[in-house]
Amino acid sequence: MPENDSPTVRDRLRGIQVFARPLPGFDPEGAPAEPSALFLEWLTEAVDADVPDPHAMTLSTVDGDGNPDARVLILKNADASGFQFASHAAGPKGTQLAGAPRAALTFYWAEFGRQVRIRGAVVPDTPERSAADFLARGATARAEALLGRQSTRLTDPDAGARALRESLARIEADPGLVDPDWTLYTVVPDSVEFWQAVADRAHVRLRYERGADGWRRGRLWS
Ligand SMILES: Cc1cc2nc3c(=O)[nH]c(=O)nc-3n(C[C@H](O)[C@H](O)[C@H](O)COP(=O)(O)O)c2cc1C
Repeated sequence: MPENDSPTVRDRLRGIQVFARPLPGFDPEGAPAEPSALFLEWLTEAVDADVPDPHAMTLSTVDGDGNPDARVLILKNADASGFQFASHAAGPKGTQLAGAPRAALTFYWAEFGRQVRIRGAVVPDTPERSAADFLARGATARAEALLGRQSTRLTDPDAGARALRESLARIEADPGLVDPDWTLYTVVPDSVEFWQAVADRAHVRLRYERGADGWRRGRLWS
């Protein structure tokens, strides 16, 4: 960017203090053997502290040309077997995952200065569990999914509103209606990194990596 571009923005950004609040400590020596246990600890602390949207995470994928793509999604579940999200298999992220079934997930809980980075293979769940996730969604969310148009161009918002009303009417007439393309995906992690900000900037990082005999973990330079 040229030197004289947006100096006000640059000055304002430089003036923002980062991590200028009380932050929790993190002792990697006391970390559990399984990354899912530490993840659930950190997630629970964020939920209990009323962090806004603590289950929102960035899902990064790669398209057929090798271009990265990323968007925020809601975490549906997490345990030792993986991290789950749900979406339409026919949309961009579903198509990308069908071609390159690996992804990264990134969480950031600003109030705690904590980031978690997860990488791994992505596996679609069974049609039964995907259907159960679909049916647990609100009516409007189900109606939108049934339209199957997410991320396509909306040229006529009125026609879009009409289509949504019609889709809602279908659901009212048949409350058990399931979109067969709705898919619950599991990211099976092979690497999980925990990052804790420290006000003096000697941030603490701990990365777990899955080996043939289980999880290994080690500190990283910050
Ligand atoms: C907080 C938040 C939560 C979201 N949750 C979901 C979700 O669970 N599933 C989903 O498909 N899109 C969700 N979205 C919308 C996605 O970010 C994205 O716009 C949409 O999935 C289309 O992505 P794609 O074109 O890459 O497939 C969410 C957006 C935000 C900001």
